[in-house]
This record gives sequence, C-alpha cells and structure tokens, in this order.
Amino acid sequence: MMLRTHQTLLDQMKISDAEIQSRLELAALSLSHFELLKDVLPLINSQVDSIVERFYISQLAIDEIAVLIGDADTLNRLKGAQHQYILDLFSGQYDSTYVNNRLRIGMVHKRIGVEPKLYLSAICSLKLILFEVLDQSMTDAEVLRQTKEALDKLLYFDTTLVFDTYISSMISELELAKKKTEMYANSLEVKVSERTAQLEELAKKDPLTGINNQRAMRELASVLLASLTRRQAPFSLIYFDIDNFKQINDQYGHLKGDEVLKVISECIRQHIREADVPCRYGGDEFCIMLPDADAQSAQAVAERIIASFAKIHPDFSLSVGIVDTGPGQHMSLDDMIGIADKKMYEAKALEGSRIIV
Ligand SMILES: Nc1nc2c(ncn2[C@@H]2O[C@H](COP(=O)(O)OP(=O)(O)OP(=O)(O)O)[C@@H](O)[C@H]2O)c(=O)[nH]1
Repeated sequence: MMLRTHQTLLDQMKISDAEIQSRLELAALSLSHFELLKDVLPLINSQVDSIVERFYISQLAIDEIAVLIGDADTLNRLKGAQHQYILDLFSGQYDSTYVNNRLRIGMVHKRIGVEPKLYLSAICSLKLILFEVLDQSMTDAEVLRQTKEALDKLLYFDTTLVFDTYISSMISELELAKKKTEMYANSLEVKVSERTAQLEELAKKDPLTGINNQRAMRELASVLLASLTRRQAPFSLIYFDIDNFKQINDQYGHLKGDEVLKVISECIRQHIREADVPCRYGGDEFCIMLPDADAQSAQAVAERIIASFAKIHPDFSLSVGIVDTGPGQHMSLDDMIGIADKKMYEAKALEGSRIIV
C-alpha cells in the first residue's frame, strides 16, 4: 500500500476530476457563477487586507477561537492563508488544486481541534464581510444578487469538502485505534496461551522433585499402552517406596526427608531411558513406567537405582515391586499398580532393599 504521506488529500479521499465536477453540479455551481465571481476579483483584491483584518477581529472576539489560535506567529500565518483563500474564492478556477487546498484546510482544522461549529461560524462571518464589501461597491442590483448567490454556493461547496476531511480523518483515527486494540488483544492472547501452557506443564509436575505427578502418569500411561498394544510390545512397571520414611522425617526433620525424595528422583533420572516415565506416585512412593521392557530389564534398572541411592544414603533402604505385561495382551495401569504394590509389601517384609518381581 502507498504511504499516506506520498498521496495528496485528493488521492487519499479518492476525489477525482469527475467527482469535483459532480460536486460542483450538486452545489448548483456553473460557469456563469464562476464568471461572476471572477469579475469582482479586482474589487476584492483592492480590499483584501482590510477584509482579513476585519475577519480576524471578529474571530478573536470568540474566546474558543482565540485560545486555538494561541500566538502572534500563528495569527500571522493564518492571516496569510486567509488572504490567499479570499483571492482563490474569486479566481474563477475551482479545479483539483482549489479542492486540494480546501481539503488541506479541513485537515488542519481537524488537527488543531477546530470543531465544525467554530468552522461554520467563521465561514459565516467571512461571508457577511464579503457581502458587505460587495453591497458597498456594486451598483447593478441584479448582478450583485447573482454574485452573492454564486459566493454563497461556493462557500457551501467548500464547506462540504472541509467536513469530508473531518469525517475521513476521524475514520482514520478510529481505524488506527481499532488496529491498536486488535494488536493488544492478539498480544494478550499469545501471553494467555503461553501462560496456560506453562500452567498445564506445572500441573503435571511434582513440585518437590520436578518429575511427573500421578495425574500426568495416568495420562501418559493410556497413550503408552495404546501404542504398545498396537506394536505388540512388552511393558513394565517399577513401584517402590522408602522404608520407614516416617521415621526419617521424625528423626532428621522434614527437610532431610525432602532431600531424600529429591535424591531418589535424581537416581531414577540417571538410570532410566528416554522413553521411560518416572513419577512420584505420592508421599514416599515412586513409579516408573518402562515401555518395551520386560520384568528382567526392569529389575536391572531397579537394581541400578538402589545401588546409586545406597551410595548417597547407605542407611536407608527401598522396597521394590515389579510387574510386567504384554507383549500380546496388556493389563490396565491400575491392575499393574495393584500387583506391584503387593510385591512391594512382600519386599518390605524381607527388610533391606529388596526387589520382588
Ligand atoms: N519430608 C517429606 N515427607 C513426606 C512428604 N510426603 C509425605 N511425607 C511423609 O512420608 C511419610 C510416609 O509414611 P508412611 O506412609 O507411614 O511410610 P513409611 O514411614 O515409609 O513406612 P513404610 O512404608 O511401612 O516403610 C509420612 O510421614 C508423610 O508425612 C514430603 O513431600 N516430604
């Protein structure tokens, strides 16, 4: 898209020569009106300075306008522009250059905050001053009447152009505001979905050890079991807890208990494969799901975990139950946990770190 600043207002507002023609017709302005206005150009030209002075005396008497004009430099610039506008009104040339200048005036008024009511009041006082000048100097009553009518129509024509720029500029502002709001809404959406993903991730993790909690394990188990059944592959579950953990807590304190739980999850991490799923099942109970592993390979993994845990905490022991299923039919996760739990209690009865398969 072409930059706005590279387009004239005529282009921006899509006002073609045909559109100008149609607008002149709507204002009932014709060549004869143009001629009438042009005929009084010498008269107006001779008095333009005093017309401008009178116009600004009337304008500055209105507080709202005086505030908007603000300072002497601005007033002088405005006087220069008004001087030119008055001469343009009587130029007899109401073409694209004329129209573009009117649109620009509208844009400037909108930008500095001149409301339509103030613009209309200004145009009205300019018209009265010009009418007075014509009244005082023109002798032919009929020509005077027609010239005033032409001027009136032309001022209406100009006013529609100025108002169109007001409206178009307001629409642009609205569109910009809408775009900003949409961008903000999009950025919020991205933030919310990022945060939701983070929260979902957190909801699956045990906060102490950082491994999966039971909920996440159950979700993963259903996916795993479906794929293992399809592939006719074996599946094992290691289930264990820390012996006399309550006593560890009681004797050394809760923090020490926490540290032991963290050491265990670290030992698990070190000895499992990428595809295995470790989980803190609850309290001092842990679970590891091992896809594509039979009980024998699961036992080897459990032995390695026990050995590395014993290196750090030789005085504590783990009781382990292992169950496997498949490769043909697979048990449900709950059935596996039920069996592994029983095995774990059998192991506990034997005392010391024991594994029952
Ligand atoms: N430090 C700590 N302790 C926990 C946490 N979660 C559970 N516990 C404690 O773990 C202990 C588990 O005790 P029990 O279920 O009696 O198990 P146990 O003492 O290991 O007894 P056995 O299983 O028969 O060997 C309880 O005292 C719980 O308070 C935790 O996050 N941190």
